[in-house]
Amino acid sequence: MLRLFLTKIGLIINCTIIYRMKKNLFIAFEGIDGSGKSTQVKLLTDRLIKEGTKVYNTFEPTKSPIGSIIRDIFTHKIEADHRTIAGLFVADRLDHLLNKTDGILKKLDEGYTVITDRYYFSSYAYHSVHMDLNWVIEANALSAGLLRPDLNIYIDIDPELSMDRLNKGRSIIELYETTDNLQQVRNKYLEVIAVLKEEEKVLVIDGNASQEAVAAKIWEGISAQF
Ligand SMILES: Nc1ncnc2c1ncn2[C@@H]1O[C@H](COP(=O)(O)OP(=O)(O)O)[C@@H](O)[C@H]1O
Ligand SMILES: Cc1cn([C@H]2C[C@H](O)[C@@H](COP(=O)(O)OP(=O)(O)O)O2)c(=O)[nH]c1=O
Repeated sequence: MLRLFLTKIGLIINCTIIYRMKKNLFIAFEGIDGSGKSTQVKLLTDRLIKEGTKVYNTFEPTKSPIGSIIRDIFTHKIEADHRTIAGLFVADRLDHLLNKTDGILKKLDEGYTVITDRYYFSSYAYHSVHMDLNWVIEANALSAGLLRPDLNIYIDIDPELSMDRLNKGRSIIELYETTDNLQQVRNKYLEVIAVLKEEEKVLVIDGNASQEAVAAKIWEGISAQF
C-alpha cells in the first residue's frame, strides 16, 4: 500500500518536472547595439530545434507598419523626438504581443518557444537616457501585464567593442549607435536590472568573449533555470 502511494507520488513529481521542461518558454535577448544578440538568438534557436523544441523567432522593432516607421527614424529618413520614439515602441510592442496573425501570445498558444531579439528592457534602457525611467516603465505596463519573459538574457559588452563590430559590418550607422550613447544605455541596462530584480528574471552574460563561449554560457544559464 505504502509502496503504491510512493510510486504515485513519484509519478506526479516526474510528470511535474517533465511538464516544466516541456513548457514552451518566452525568452527575450537584450543588450546594446552590436552586443551579439542576433548571433546568439540564432545559436540558441539551432540548439533548441536540435533538441526537438518548436521555436519561433521574432524581434523589435517589428516588421509591422509601426516598426517600419521606427526603422525609418533610425536610418534618418524621418526625424522624430525621443519621446515620440518611446511612444511608437509602446504601440509596436502591443501589436507584437496581440497581433492575431503572428503575435507572440498566439505563437505561445500554438506551443512555440518564442525568442525575441529585444523586448521592454530595451525601452527601459534606451529611452531612460532621454526621459524619466518610471514613465517608460509605466508606459510599458500593459505589455508587462500581458506577458513577462520567462527569462531575459542580457548580453553585457564594452560599448567600444560593440561599436568596432558595428563599424565593420554596416554602411549606415543608426540613430543611437555612438560609443557615448551606448555607454549611457549600458549604464541604464545595469541600473534597471538592479531596480527590477524582484519582478524580472535576468541572466547577465559577458558578451566580450567569442561567439561559442557566449553561447555556452547562455546554454549553461538556461539549463540551470529550467
Ligand atoms: N562574440 C562575438 N565575437 C566577435 N564578433 C561577434 C560576436 N558576436 C557577434 N559578432 C559579430 O558582431 C556583429 C554584431 O553582432 P549581432 O549579433 O548582429 O549583434 P546585435 O544583434 O546585438 O546588434 C556581427 O557582425 C557579428 O557577426
Ligand atoms: C526594442 C527597442 C529598440 N530600440 C532601439 C535599439 C536599437 O538602437 C534600435 C534598433 O534595434 P535593432 O535592430 O535590434 O538593433 P541592433 O541589432 O543593432 O541591436 O532600436 C529602442 O530604442 N527602444 C526599444 O524599445
